[in-house]
Amino acid sequence: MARNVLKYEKLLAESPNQAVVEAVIQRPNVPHLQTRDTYEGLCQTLGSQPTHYQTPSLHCSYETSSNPYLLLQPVRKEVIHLEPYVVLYHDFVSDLEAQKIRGLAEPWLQRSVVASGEKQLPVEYRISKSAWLKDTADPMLVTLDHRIAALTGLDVQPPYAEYLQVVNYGIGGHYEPHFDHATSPSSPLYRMKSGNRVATFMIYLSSVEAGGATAFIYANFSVPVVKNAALFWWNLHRSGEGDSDTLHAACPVLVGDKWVANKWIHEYGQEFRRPCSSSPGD
Ligand SMILES: O=C(O)CCC(=O)C(=O)O
Ligand SMILES: [Fe+2]
Repeated sequence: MARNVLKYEKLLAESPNQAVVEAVIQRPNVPHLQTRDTYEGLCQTLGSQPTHYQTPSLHCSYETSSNPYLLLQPVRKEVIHLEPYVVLYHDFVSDLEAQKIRGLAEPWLQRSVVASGEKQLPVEYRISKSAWLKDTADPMLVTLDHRIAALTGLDVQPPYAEYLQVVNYGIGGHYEPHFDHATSPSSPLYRMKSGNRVATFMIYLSSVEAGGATAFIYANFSVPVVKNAALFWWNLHRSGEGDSDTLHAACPVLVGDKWVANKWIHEYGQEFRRPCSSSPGD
């Protein structure tokens, strides 16, 4: 970082006019992204929840879910948004746990891919490295699963949830607006034969100095990176239909590096935990 600052200060001093010309921001030429303006707007703030103070249903509480583990050690829950329902669980992991998960993943990190038809491909709109961690990699991951299950009330044993995906974004790393659930029946997500991704449980394993917020485009809010906290949301309505309001993005990291871990929970196994409903609004 310090070396970069020196380099650019020197460049500016040598030819100030040229540096200004080069600094004109070029927007990526992506006509398919009608959501670009909202995405960029949400990413230019340190997390933005404009009308929150007016909404009493958005509150903080100690979550126990009547679960013995949580009764002994409740987790601080912040309801961020109602439709779609998005909550932030503060201090879901400890510094040591976050560090350990990053360390377990590090040797296995590879360029992230996305599902494209039946294939998995690296794409410009997702720039990061990621690795999948099986529970057998460390007993701590089993404890983590128990904690996720206790908080969400969902079954997170394979094949009802995927392995933990650890993601590392460097400077400029991002994931442009997307859905976590499959929007086509040919998606490789269905290979597990446990339905679509009903919910996302995403843990922030680091802080970041600037950028990197998680932006919900249609819902028009963004969540700043809160180290050790976990963000949870439902991707599907109770009818099983994808909730289009969950379109979200990982804003570009401006300074620092960002680590998250995704636990994607699938529909099957949750039939009695999140019963279905035919009402489209649920
Ligand atoms: O890193 C984030 O803030 C969001 C990541 C995400 O949406 C994903 O990995 O699917
Ligand atoms: Fe996502």
